Amino acid sequence: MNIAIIGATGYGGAELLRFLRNHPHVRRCYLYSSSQEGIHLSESFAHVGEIDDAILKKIDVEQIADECEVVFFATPPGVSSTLAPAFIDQGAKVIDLSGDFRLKDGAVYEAWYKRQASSDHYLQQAVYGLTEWNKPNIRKARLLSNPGCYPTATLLGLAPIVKEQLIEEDSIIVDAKSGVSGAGRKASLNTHFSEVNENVKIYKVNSHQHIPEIEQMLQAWNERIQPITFSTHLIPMTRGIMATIYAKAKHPLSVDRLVDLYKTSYKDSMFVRIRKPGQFPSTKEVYGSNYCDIGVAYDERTGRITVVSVIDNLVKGAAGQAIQNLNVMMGWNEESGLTYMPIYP
Ligand SMILES: NC(=O)C1=CN([C@@H]2O[C@H](COP(=O)(O)OP(=O)(O)OC[C@H]3O[C@@H](n4cnc5c(N)ncnc54)[C@H](OP(=O)(O)O)[C@@H]3O)[C@@H](O)[C@H]2O)C=CC1
Ligand SMILES: CC(=O)N[C@@H](CCC(=O)OP(=O)(O)O)C(=O)O
Repeated sequence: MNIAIIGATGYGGAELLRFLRNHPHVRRCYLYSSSQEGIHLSESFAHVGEIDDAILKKIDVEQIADECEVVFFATPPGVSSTLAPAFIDQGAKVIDLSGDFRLKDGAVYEAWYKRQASSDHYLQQAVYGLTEWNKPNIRKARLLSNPGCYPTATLLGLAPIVKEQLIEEDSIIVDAKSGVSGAGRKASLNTHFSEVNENVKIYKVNSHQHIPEIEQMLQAWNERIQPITFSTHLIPMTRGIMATIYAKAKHPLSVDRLVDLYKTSYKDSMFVRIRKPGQFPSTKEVYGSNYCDIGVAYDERTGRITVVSVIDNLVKGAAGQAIQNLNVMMGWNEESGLTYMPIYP
């Protein structure tokens, strides 16, 4: 099959290309740019110079829909909401890495993203691609909305205890940290070297656009879940997210019982790995791979559960999960093209 990548000159687009070039069912990746048409991708990423079919093409909806069965968007918010409907209407499948189709209520999108939402018609048909928990719908999707990086780590970490109704519904606190590639390739004041190096910064306090995305899914699993407290920090590394999650247990528990629950919940999920009692994952253990690694603890003194969930923001948090979703949508082996071991150290 032929694939289109719109936004190929960005970090998410480059990761899509890295995996899709080695995907057994992908014949060719066509690459598109809104600002560099006719130029070889090596002008953006010199390390891909040996790929001779990597000339960036102009975004022409008719031509792309003719040539490609699936169109990936790795573009900033506001792009896919404008362009994706035309692809859907022409029969192509769309996988969107941006936040444009994640929130079902357009008014909520406008409040948190401060920009115009897509039309309700497309918001309602978009399928949320948290692969491990939505496969029946993903199989039928024509417009697949890939989850945000923080929501992926947070929701995979919370799913078992929320679904099993083990926690007080108003007690969820998420303390999350991200590497700088999460902010994309474009230079900005907040992400240049001397702002980030040897520094830890909290940002978007109580106003992060991923808060409604996380709450939407948690409330779909358990309608009694109350608004969460969710904080994001920028830390001096390139890739990786760690979400440290706290919630109060409704009844006394043990760490063994929690580990059993998580292992059972993810027994058929090849990309989610659960640590033994007393062990916790670190971001290097998933670097460059599509894994989400999770460790859990229970504090008998406070009655609180701690869940530590790590991913590579560009892989399981973006391009990797998008390809996992492609595999499910096409009925292929879920691991196709994604069997990279983490790079450690
Ligand atoms: N970085 C991450 O860890 C994650 C990112 N995401 C989301 O994925 C999307 C891509 O992120 P990322 O790759 O990091 O971003 P980058 O800033 O690295 O790349 C975005 C690319 O989009 C293209 N673009 C910009 N404006 C337009 C436009 N008007 N029309 C078409 N293309 C445009 C640009 O390429 P050109 O100028 O060549 O067109 C650019 O290279 C974003 O929505 C982001 O929020 C989601 C999860 C994780
Ligand atoms: C480190 C960093 O800045 N991360 C970005 C993640 C952005 C992102 O992925 O945005 P959408 O998922 O909403 O498209 C942020 O916190 O906004």
